[in-house]
Amino acid sequence: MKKIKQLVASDRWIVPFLKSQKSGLFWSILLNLFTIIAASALMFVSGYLISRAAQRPDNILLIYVPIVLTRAFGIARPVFRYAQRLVSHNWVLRFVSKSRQRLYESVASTASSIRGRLQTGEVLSLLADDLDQLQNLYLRTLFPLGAGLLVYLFVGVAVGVANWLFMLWWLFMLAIVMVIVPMFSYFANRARVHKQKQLQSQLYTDATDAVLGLQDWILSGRQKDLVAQQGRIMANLAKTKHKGMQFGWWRDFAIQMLVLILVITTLIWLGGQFRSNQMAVNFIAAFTLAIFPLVDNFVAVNQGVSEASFYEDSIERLNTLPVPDASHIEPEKLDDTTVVLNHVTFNYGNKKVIDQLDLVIQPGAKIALLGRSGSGKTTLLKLIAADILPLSGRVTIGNQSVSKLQHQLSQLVAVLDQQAYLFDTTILNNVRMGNIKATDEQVKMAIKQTGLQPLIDSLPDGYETKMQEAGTRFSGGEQQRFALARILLQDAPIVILDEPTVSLDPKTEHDVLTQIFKVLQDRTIIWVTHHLTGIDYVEKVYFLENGQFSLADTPEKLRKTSTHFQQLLAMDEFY
Ligand SMILES: Nc1ncnc2c1ncn2[C@@H]1O[C@H](COP(=O)(O)OP(=O)(O)OP(=O)(O)O)[C@@H](O)[C@H]1O
Repeated sequence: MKKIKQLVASDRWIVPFLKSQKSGLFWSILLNLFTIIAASALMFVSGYLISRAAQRPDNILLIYVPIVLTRAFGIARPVFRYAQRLVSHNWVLRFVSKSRQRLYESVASTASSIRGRLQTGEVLSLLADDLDQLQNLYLRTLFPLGAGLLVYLFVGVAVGVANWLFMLWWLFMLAIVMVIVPMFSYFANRARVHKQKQLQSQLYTDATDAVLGLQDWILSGRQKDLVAQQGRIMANLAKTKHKGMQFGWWRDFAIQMLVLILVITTLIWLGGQFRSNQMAVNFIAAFTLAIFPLVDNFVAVNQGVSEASFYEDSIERLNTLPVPDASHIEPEKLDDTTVVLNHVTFNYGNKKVIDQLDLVIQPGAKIALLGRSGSGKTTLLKLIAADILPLSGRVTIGNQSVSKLQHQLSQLVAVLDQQAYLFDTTILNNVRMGNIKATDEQVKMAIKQTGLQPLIDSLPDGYETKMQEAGTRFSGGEQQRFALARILLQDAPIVILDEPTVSLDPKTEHDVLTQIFKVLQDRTIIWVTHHLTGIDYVEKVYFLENGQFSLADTPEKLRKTSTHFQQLLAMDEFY
């Protein structure tokens, strides 16, 4: 209970929406109540009609009026139900559409850093699963619960008019059905629901991981192991779901038994009323039958409440996401694009990766970052791109902290990494991703600058050629050139190159690097590399070791003074 209170207090997804959409909620609950009343009234009039029709009527109206009422309630019930469905689904669809938009905005606002915190499968699970759960929170829990409470009050008053002692008995039985049983099933079901959610989330995460690494599973001939691994989670999930369904069956059975007790006691009480001549015999069947439609509502309330733990997890996960910034103010253009790292320290857990590091990169400078594998080069790039934040010290661009430049970082920093992603759409569309406002002519010019014109001319569909999934239609070198064309269009003054030519043969590597440094000559380039091919394009080389720069000089000087640099050059020439 404490946890639910905390959740409600800190919630940014459910409570604000409930507050802003009160009228829809009100109408949905009210129409739900009308549906239940119409269903009960239908049974009541039918019961009366059946028993009255068995007697000889003194007046035909005694039969005719109930027939008309049966028709009226028979029509009213589906009409109310239909209207309630329309209102509640409209309400819920609005919620889902707004929440999806918020979720995308939230994920997009920290697109790169979110990957550091969540796996792809988890993001999918958030998008696909958690919002669906919240949709059910309204449809299966809040709406029936609201209507259930109204029924409770309504029935209480209605029975109270006849006999207050019997009203107490009714309220007692209804309290068991609508409060005690739901509370019990909530707590009894909690651990199972939690497990089911965990398995569901694991299924998403593992399935996404498996799809991303499918080629390696196949190459290692372990397809069967993959199927078995996924199968185990699915079997476990199915078992948990089955147990949940069994639990639900027993719970519904218990509710029906309780209702049966209510029906029998009502019959006995009505029988007593009849003997003392206070009640017409025809009303015995009428009152008794009117109880049955209430069962649907009791079951719905119980089902919803016992599933409430599903929503707890979903709300908790959604609330851990960053708040998307609602303001759409165009960021100011930075005149100064000097990158400064001032006494920057960064740890992964207890492991110090960057240690009190200082670095100044002037606008238009070209630098290379070298260092053995795991020395922290990528971490340094992530700090500059604000994907991660330093433990201490400051990373600034133009004297402004990069964490505060989130909204304009894509205009300031472009990244070309080992494998740029190309989508299964035309060449023009793929390159235009760098700047969605670019004209066809600008896109074609960028492609031309990267030396791809001969390739385009050789394709029957030219710029309209589809790239196939992940750009597999083209070679590694061609793919990197297309990615470079994107960066040209993006027009960011700082370009990060994270081993962009690592998978290319030496000749292509040399050609692509020459092209990169040629077309990006007026931009700042921060280049992470293990190879020294093209090293003379940079003005300064930094060696990262133990979180600090162990060497920092021009390639020319390092050639003469650093044996380490000479060894690397020799190795490169050897390969
Ligand atoms: N998300 C993470 N969680 C924990 N440790 C990490 C994480 N990312 C990187 N590390 C660790 O931090 C250290 C630096 O990693 P980083 O990727 O920056 O090295 P690198 O110099 O770029 O390596 P490489 O040249 O192999 O790409 C490594 O020891 C790595 O294991």
